Amino acid sequence: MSQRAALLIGKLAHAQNEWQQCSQIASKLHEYPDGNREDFISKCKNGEFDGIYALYRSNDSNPITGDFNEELLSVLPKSLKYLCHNGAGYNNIDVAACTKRGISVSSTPIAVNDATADVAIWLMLGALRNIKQSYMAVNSGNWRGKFALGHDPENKTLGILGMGGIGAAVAHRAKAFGMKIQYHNRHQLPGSEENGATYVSFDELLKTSDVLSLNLALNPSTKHIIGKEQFSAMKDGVVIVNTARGALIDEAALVEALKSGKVWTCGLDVFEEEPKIHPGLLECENAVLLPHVGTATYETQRDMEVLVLDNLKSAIKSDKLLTQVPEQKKDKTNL
Ligand SMILES: O=CC(=O)O
Repeated sequence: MSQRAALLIGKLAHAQNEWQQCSQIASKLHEYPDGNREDFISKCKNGEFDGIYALYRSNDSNPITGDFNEELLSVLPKSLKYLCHNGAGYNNIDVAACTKRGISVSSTPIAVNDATADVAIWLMLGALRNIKQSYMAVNSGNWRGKFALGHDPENKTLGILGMGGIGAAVAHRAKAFGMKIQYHNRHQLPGSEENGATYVSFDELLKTSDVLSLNLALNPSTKHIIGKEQFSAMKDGVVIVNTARGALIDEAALVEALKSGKVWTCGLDVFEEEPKIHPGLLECENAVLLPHVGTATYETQRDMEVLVLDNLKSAIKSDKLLTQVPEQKKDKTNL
């Protein structure tokens, strides 16, 4: 095997053995478990990582290096050809700049679908049933507190914005609750992949959904895709669920819509400026909030780490990524 070294940025919680096995195919294994952007950049400039062909990074290691933007890409060793990312979302990687620099990028779709969809359903049911009020009341010794009735999911229309892997897993689960499913993507899916969901325009989705679930990627064109104007187009009393990325929604506009009653309630796992949460959401007595834990199960975390390492091994061995990001593939995503 030619000189093809690998670099692990951050730590692995579940797949240490699989990483060590990479030494059978990589010429050398480098590790950068902790540090900061300045230090990482200086090590790159000093040639410490010269010869690396593929690297492992993650949303969790992003605080160590900061975003993989043009600045960082310009100091990475010229030998680097593959960036194997742990995370379904990769808005902290400038994919266009990677493409220009000849670096192929992979992410972890599929592995995240079920766990994230479980959380979306949990948030939806929690929001529909006013769970926050009951939960807070009983845990503070006030039994039901200021009790209010909730809503059944049955016969409600669930609108899915972004029918990719996670959106489809949400739809599959929601059907079991008797919901009608409609969705919007930039392009309609082939009938065989719709599984009974109805394709509607973006405007129709906003106008006719009782619950709106966001399941699309964050990029410059989807930032604040839901804001003041979109909230005003929605049904009165709509429920918003977001397990994708906080910045898809203009959070200040959401708080206004909650205050006015336009949005009845919401279930959010993601926020615009994590870990900061808009005070208006914390004050909202029926907004169900989670601290970005969509994929936080042993099984899913392990599957994600293993998938990243499978990509890395495949890149080193045969110059192929298993789950390359859609922007770099010919058959681009329609989300
Ligand atoms: O948010 C989680 C992920 O991007 O995998």
